[in-house]
Amino acid sequence: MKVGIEAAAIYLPKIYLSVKDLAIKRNIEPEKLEFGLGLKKMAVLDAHEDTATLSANVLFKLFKYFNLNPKDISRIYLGTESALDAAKPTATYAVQLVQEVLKTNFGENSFRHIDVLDMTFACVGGVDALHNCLDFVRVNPNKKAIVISADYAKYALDSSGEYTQGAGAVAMLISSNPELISFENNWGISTESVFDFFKPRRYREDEPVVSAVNSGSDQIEIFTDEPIFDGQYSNECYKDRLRDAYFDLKKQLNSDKLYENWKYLAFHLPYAFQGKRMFTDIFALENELDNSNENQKIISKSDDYANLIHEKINPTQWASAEIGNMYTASIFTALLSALTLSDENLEGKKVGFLSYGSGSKSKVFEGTIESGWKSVIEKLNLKAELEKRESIDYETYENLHRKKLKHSAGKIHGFKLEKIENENPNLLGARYYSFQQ
Ligand SMILES: CC(=O)CC(=O)SCCNC(=O)CCNC(=O)[C@H](O)C(C)(C)COP(=O)(O)OP(=O)(O)OC[C@H]1O[C@@H](n2cnc3c(N)ncnc32)[C@H](O)[C@@H]1OP(=O)(O)O
Repeated sequence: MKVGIEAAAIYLPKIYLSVKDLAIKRNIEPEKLEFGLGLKKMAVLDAHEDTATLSANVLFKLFKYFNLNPKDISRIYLGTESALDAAKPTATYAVQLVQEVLKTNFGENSFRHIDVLDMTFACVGGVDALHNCLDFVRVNPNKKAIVISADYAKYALDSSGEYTQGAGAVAMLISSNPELISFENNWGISTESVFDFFKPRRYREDEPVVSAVNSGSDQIEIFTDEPIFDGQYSNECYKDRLRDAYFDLKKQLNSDKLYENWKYLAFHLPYAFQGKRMFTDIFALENELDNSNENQKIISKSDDYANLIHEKINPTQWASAEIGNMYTASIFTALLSALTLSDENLEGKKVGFLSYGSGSKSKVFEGTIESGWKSVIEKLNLKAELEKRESIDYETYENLHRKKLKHSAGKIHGFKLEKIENENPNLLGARYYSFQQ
């Protein structure tokens, strides 16, 4: 029996900042960001958006484009590291919002018997939700699950993470009828507790911020969505975990050069060029070359490595350059990116997935593209989703970043954050939304 992704949808914020505009403001050479890291545009979360609207919008699209019925869905798991609450899952917001809009089609409480949950492990939380739901379908082949990966990557202004920011969400229907891609049940795994990038609870009572939705009233931001991180160390951790998980999978599969079996390498992409910059290590070891840092630099400029990038990695980076870091959704967007660009017959081709979550864990696994992939890709239409967006100027971006913008910068379409309760003590912090077609 095959299990995997039957259908998928992607949702992106409707505004972006040109990375070149940001580079100029920050006195960084634009060429470094475009040709060194592969960055072109940065998706920006608008004033009316949060993780619940990203998740609800992508879930709604999945239901609409693929005519799904909530009665056929047993669980909806959300992988995110931008949760709105430490107790109430953000998935409950998303499911409730979609249920409200779909109640005319399916009746009140049509989602009542669905198991709803958030899963958090930095950027690998979406892969964890997928892993879990694949196992669930293997045990219950007649049941279906939905995995949502939704995040916004926000870093301190003028930090080395700022130009890698982004946002977006991917939703996937997991079943025993995988039209898009099926997954083998072998998982290379590597875990180690490190402090490369994390979001501890912090109190910032010295810095009141005015919320865009409760204009006029000062709020104290208690949890911040900006991580504590050490960029170069996080790259070392990424490399270490990927190497360890990759060779764990290779051992299980008893394979020769494992990556050679893969048509594409879909990495977790914190920025577009991360995969190709980090894979020199595994490439060296697979080809029995010296993997010292100096030699990896030489390998990165070799013809053999350039061919590998051209064939197996470039197509997976294209969407990331247009969006930026989507944390949990980045690895799935890498897959959608390659499939969107392809006009070959991909049925039966294998894809290698190299995921990473700070803190830290990597899961490396493989999938096989299935016969219905083209029709799923046409329905989710990534190119149209990218083209629907408008650019914003630097000042608008900075006001949004500082939470000082009291109106939406772009068009409002779908779910909209209306209010965060700040008076009723029993509901302090509760969020309320509306829907616009
Ligand atoms: C956060 C997650 O999502 C989880 C993870 O994956 S953790 C691993 C990634 N970490 C992060 O994303 C944390 C946030 N990001 C950062 O801190 C930083 O953006 C970063 C560490 C990722 C990059 O750091 P940086 O100092 O800006 O860039 P640096 O590592 O020096 O690389 C710049 C590249 O541009 C190249 N470059 C510089 N100037 C150039 C120019 N004018 N023209 C062309 N290329 C240029 C450099 O040669 C270098 O490329 P190579 O090493 O491949 O040759």
